[in-house]
Amino acid sequence: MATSDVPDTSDTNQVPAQRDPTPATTPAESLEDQPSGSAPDPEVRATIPHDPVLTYGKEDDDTSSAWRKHEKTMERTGVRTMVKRLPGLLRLAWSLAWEADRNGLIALVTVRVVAGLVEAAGLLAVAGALGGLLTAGPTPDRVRHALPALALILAAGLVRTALSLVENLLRARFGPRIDRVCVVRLLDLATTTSVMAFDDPRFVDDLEAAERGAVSGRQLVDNATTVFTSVVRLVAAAGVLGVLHPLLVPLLILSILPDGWATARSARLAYASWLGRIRLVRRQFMLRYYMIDRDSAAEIRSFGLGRFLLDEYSVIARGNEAEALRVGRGQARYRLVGESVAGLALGAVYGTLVVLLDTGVMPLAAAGAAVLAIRNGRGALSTALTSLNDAYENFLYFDEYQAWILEATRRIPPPRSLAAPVSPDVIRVDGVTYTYPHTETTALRGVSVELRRGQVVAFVGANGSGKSTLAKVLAGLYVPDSGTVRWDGVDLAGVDPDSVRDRVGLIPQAYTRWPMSARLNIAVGRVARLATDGPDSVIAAAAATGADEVIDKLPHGYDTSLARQYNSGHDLSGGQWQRIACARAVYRDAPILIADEPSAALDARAEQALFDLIQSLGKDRIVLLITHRLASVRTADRIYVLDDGLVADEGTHAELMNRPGIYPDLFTLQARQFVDTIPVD
Ligand SMILES: Nc1ncnc2c1ncn2[C@@H]1O[C@H](COP(=O)(O)OP(=O)(O)OP(=O)(O)O)[C@@H](O)[C@H]1O
Repeated sequence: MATSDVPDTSDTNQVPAQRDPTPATTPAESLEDQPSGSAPDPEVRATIPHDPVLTYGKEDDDTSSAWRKHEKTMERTGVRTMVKRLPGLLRLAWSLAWEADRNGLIALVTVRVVAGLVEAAGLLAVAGALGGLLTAGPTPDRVRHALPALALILAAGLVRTALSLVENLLRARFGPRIDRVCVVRLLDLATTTSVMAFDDPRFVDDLEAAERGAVSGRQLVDNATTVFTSVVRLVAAAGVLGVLHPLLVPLLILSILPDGWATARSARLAYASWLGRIRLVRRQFMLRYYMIDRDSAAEIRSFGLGRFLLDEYSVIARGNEAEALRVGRGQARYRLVGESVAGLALGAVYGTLVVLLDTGVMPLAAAGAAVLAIRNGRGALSTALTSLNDAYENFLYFDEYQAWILEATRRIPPPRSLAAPVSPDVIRVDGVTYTYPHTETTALRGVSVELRRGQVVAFVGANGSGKSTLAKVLAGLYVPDSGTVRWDGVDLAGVDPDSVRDRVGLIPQAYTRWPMSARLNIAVGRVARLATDGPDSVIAAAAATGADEVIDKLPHGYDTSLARQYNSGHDLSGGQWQRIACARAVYRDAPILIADEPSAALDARAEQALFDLIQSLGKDRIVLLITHRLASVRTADRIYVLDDGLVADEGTHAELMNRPGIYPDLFTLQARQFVDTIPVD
């Protein structure tokens, strides 16, 4: 499995904890905690020191390097930058929530504003009740006097409880909706943007980050709405204090600033730590993934790799533990300073209250309500600051998502009104060059080939000579850097890309083993046919490629699940899967068939049957066959020999064998392997 298949969990929400620990632990230390019964192999440790370059390879000094991504992001987390980007953050959260569920958003904002007003009313009622209770006179009279205010306090409490229930319900409805909106947008683009984008490692890397960012949208909205609620509560508390005595408002704000400072510093410390160790976190997840992956299980055991991988994992994990401790200590220091200063400030607030009471400026009842308002206000501001920090952090991830969305949108091939010829007679490729993104070597260097309907054309040549690349160019999947691809004289550069793909049936070298039913694994060739032609339409395609023999032996036939990783799923052998991949292309029933190494895993009989099928399909189609089995291309109508991105030779088998070149050399080499071993009577 390619590295890109490893789910990137580096950006998980276990943020933030630790700083890049270029681990101080030695391999020997890291083995201390190994489970008993799996004694470390001393030889492995002796020969493989913990050396990142040796293990993971040299890194380019470039932010696109898979392990280094995000390291520069810290520049974006300065307090000034945070303040500057705040309005954008709130706008983004608002528009996201608006798109996901505008009625829900309106309801949520209303509920939160009403809750703030009710809180303010409750606080004023406290002042009223205390005023009633603290007036002179007999107790029953005072209680009677305070009764309306007490009833209001009770009612405010009940309304706030009801509102918080409604708020929770609204948030439960919001979260999944925002997730859906964000993830669906990402998946839609991931499946429609140009396939060439996936050859660009930066794009793929950014996609991983964007995936993480997609689920931050929900948290971002949640944080932003919590900030909003806290601000409403804070305004309510400040309003009440302002009514009681204007001096109390600035004092309240002063008393919460130290806490705010400590929260911001702590979050920044943790975030910096997380950014610093991101490459190690990525390696850690990669190691974990391969250690539990089904595909690597046999290799890990037969090569005795388990100990090495486990040790590598432990070294990183131990570094992370040390870093978590360092961050924890730093945060405790910030908290200590913040809370000490906040304590002093709070003392000043209460001191002022005492002075106001003492001088008779404020009655005792009002002072009681002020204490309550100060407590509520402090709680609200501290929640607002924490949520603001979380919101900013989620905003950074969401920023990655937004950036990828823009990039993927930019890479969508523009729609065109001109459709490709429905069943072309000739495909002509002229002087095509193609270079993969961010690579030095040109995969195709001025290639010209011609394919005609009713013919089977073969591409042969050494590994890496450009066969698959050329096939993708003539199928319209890759847009050449220069040169033209014409179908019946129509340049594909001006044609609707969907219409081009519609005419091509592809058996790719690396096909997908869909974890779905056997039936669907064939129907994916043209899934819309299932609806028009019915579920049994796959049977003919299966029979044509021998996939029916495989499926007939499965417990539920075509309805057997081929999701081996799940309960009751069945797996197939490599050759059995290949028959299914071939059946897909037959089911597609397209006028152009491209078979790229379609028989690599097939047994001799199945291979012969497949080449016979390809020949027969070639009678009324354009068929391109790419294979290293040269015996199978002898009957091809035309053979192109590719070498290092160029067409080195072309002709029929007989023509090519009659002149010196790569083809006769390769053919003779292969043929000799058989001839020498055939017993001679
Ligand atoms: N996704 C990619 N990104 C970058 N370079 C690539 C990519 N795919 C192929 N190449 C490079 O392009 C060149 C041509 O590759 P291509 O796959 O077309 O060769 P091929 O003739 O089909 O090889 P094989 O017989 O091994 O399948 C090679 O040098 C290869 O390294």
